[in-house]
Amino acid sequence: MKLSLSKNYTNKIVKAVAEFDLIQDDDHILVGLSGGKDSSFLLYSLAFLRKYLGVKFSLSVITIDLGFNGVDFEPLRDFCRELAVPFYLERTRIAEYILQEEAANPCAKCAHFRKGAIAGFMRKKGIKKLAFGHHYDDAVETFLMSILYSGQLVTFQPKQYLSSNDIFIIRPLVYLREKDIVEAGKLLGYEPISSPCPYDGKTKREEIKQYLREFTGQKQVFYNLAAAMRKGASLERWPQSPSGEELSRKIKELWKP
Ligand SMILES: Nc1ncnc2c1ncn2[C@@H]1O[C@H](COP(=O)(O)OP(=O)(O)OP(=O)(O)O)[C@@H](O)[C@H]1O
Repeated sequence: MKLSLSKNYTNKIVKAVAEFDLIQDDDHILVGLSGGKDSSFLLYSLAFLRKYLGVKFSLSVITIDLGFNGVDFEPLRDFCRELAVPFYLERTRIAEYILQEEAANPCAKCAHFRKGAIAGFMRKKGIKKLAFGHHYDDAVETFLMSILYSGQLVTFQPKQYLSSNDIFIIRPLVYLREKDIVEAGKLLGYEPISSPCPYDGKTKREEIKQYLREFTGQKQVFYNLAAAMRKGASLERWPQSPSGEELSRKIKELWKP
């Protein structure tokens, strides 16, 4: 397969790799491939960059079969073969568990078990670096979701160390907008798998995505939100909440009816 990627894409990926120190010489990077558009593009772009980056790294792919019926993984195997990247498929019963339990927060639980399955595979193989296909819109959506639903100013990091598993997660696509990845889909030469999950498209993330889409009709709003994710943006925040005890002591001192 002849790979090509325009400057618009490589500039943003290389910027993320450089700024967040994502790849070092002799890294072996395991790409988490769901078969969706984001991780498929991630794999394609890393396979392309392999030839041109000033650091040497190797690649392999892990796909976690969540256990939904009727998913054909052969196109993924073929895609990896075309890119000359080893492909591993791990079968799990995560879907059965999630659907049976009608678990609260099914997406978070699924992501947790999926990550666990990948970490187990990495331990077996002695691999220390895992790449995920999260992009700029994912980061801003996560930031907004954490403000709205958990009152915290957090989002995922472009490079994250998981001490419990002694692995790094890297997200080389963090500077790419989702629409750019959709646009690049035609390079892949195969139709990304659509998600078999019944929760797909019905999540809080999807609501936020819709909301952001309407709200960020003014392009700058998206980038302002993204700027607010930076540490330096938090200088003018209110002080931390005092403990209940401290606050009632202060109120008692102050209020003497
Ligand atoms: N079944 C899986 N097996 C391996 N890796 C996965 C799997 N599902 C997701 N991932 C990895 O985790 C990342 C985030 O997962 P999420 O479910 O949010 O996917 P997404 O943003 O819809 O991406 P995609 O379009 O690749 O499915 C993906 O980009 C991919 O790298």
